[in-house]
Formats: sequence, C-alpha cells, structure tokens
Amino acid sequence: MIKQAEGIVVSLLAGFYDVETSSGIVRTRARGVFRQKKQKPAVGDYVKIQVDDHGTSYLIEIAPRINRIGRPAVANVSHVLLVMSAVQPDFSLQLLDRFLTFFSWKKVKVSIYLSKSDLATEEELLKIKKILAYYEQIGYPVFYSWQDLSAKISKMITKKQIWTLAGQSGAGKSTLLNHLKKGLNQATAAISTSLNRGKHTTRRVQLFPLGQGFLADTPGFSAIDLTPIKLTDLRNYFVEFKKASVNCKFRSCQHIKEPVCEVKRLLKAGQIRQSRYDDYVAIREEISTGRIPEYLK
Ligand SMILES: Nc1nc2c(ncn2[C@@H]2O[C@H](COP(=O)(O)OP(=O)(O)OP(=O)(O)O)[C@@H](O)[C@H]2O)c(=O)[nH]1
Ligand SMILES: [Zn+2]
Repeated sequence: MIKQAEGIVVSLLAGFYDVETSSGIVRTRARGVFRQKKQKPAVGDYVKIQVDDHGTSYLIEIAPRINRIGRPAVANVSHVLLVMSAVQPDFSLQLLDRFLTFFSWKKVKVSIYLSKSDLATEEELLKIKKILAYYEQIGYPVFYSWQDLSAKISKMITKKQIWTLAGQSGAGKSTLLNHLKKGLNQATAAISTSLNRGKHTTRRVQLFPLGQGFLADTPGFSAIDLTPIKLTDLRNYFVEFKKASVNCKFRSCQHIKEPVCEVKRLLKAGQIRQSRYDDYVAIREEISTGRIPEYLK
C-alpha cells in the first residue's frame, strides 16, 4: 500500500528533506524526477510525500512557490527581519532603500531591526531614529533592541508564515538569530536536537518553529541584485510612491518628468523624503544600465 501526505520542508541536510506533516516529521529523499526537471526542493516548500511498501519516503511534488530567496535558499518567505547597523558598518539609507525595493519586488514584508545602537553616540542614534520614523510611517515596523523584538516576534509570526533574516555583511544577523533562538521554547529545542543527530559536514538549512510559523535558521543574506526588475515596475516597489500615484495625472506616471505628479508634489512639500526619491532615481539608473553602483562593490 502506498501512502501519501502533505507537508512543509523544515530541514534540508545532505540530500534528506525533513517534512513536517500532520502526523509528525518525516525524513524523505527527493525523487529523481526533480533532477530531470532541474527543480530543487528548498526548505519552506509545500510538498507532497509518498511512503512506499518498504517504508521509504519520497518527496514527489512541490507546490508552486511565492518566492525563493537567499543562499542557502528558503522558499515561500513571507517576512524578512532586515538588520541595519547603526555603526560598523555605518547606517546606510541607500542600502536600506535597496533592500526594501528588493523585498517589495519579491512580495516579502519587512520589519527593520537596528543593531549596534549600543556602539553609536547619542547624536548618531537620534539622527537615525528620526530617519527610521519616516519608514515606520510608510509602513515598516522598526525595532531598536533585540529584547523588544524578542518579546514581540512570536506574536508577529502568524499562521505558517516563514521569516528569515537579511542585512549587510557584519550587520549582526547571526547575533540577532542567536538572541532569538534563546527565546525559543523547550519543545522547539528538543525537536532541533533530535534532528541534529549524527555527524554532518554539509550545512544544514532549517526552519525553527516560532510563533505560529517558522524562523529560518540560516545566516540570512546580504547580496541583492535589482537589475532584473522591470524599469516601469520599479515605482510599485516604493510603497509611499505607489500610494500617492493614484493622484498623479497619468496612470503610467513614472514620477520623473510628467506634469501633475503627486509624488513630486509630496516631495516638494517635504512629505516624501528627498533621499527616497534620489534612491528611486539611482535604482532606475542601475536597472537601465544594468550596472550595480560603484559604492556597493
Ligand atoms: N556591540 C554590538 N555588537 C554587535 C551587535 N550585533 C552584532 N555585533 C557584532 O558585530 C559583528 C558582526 O556580527 P554578525 O552577527 O556576525 O553579523 P552578520 O550580519 O551575521 O555578518 P555576516 O555573517 O558577515 O553576514 C560581531 O562581532 C558581533 O559580535 C550589537 O547589537 N552590538
Ligand atoms: Zn507621478
């Protein structure tokens, strides 16, 4: 008798996929058919599994994905904790806008976490907080301490959501992940230890149960490429521009030279940040030339 079940891939290690089903975690192998189709299951994938007569379990089908991001890849990421350092490396608005654009394009919601505020001067911190207030106002939650984030995150991760970390190299992603993992409950810790049995040299990619969903236990990612974005779509990924654009005269307004542009009006009125607009223009340039700007290399 061949039995089938559905579930989510919560761990990948040396070709084994651990799938969380309604009757527990099942260790599976991927069917050869995926290799032929050049498909690779990823952690976060919703899959169908099949147990054959000998009790061997196979992953036989991958449901369509919302996205697949990072390296190692995580599929169906709904939220990112974006780690931005106050100093070392210096807080960068350009980088922040690039990340936000990227995730908006990938249909991922973002919460911002400011790391290393303990290393910044009061003056530096005040300046950054003023800037981040703007981002909060356009819809991005901002956290200034891991304690605060740690206390709230399990309520923020709702049903089956998959969260992961992102941020510049050295920003403090691994440090934050360690803080958050400390807050995980006993049951979670037990599961991860039992799954970690045995020796392995290959990197393991894993989802930790947190809140009602999961947090990816990966180092997160720091490299992003915006050049595949369609130039005329970019305006949709600057959330406050998109909101304002319903009042632009032309539906196709790119907010550059068009007359009666609401984005330009709000910019002049000081309600849209000049740095946001400048970054929008810079990313347009980057997309149309296909070149990543010098300062990011
Ligand atoms: N003082 C202070 N140091 C921090 C904080 N967060 C991270 N660090 C330090 O900054 C350095 C880099 O932190 P990581 O957590 O390794 O950064 P990462 O983003 O994982 O870096 P990559 O692995 O290169 O992508 C480490 O030496 C951390 O101890 C913080 O909030 N305060
Ligand atoms: Zn416009």
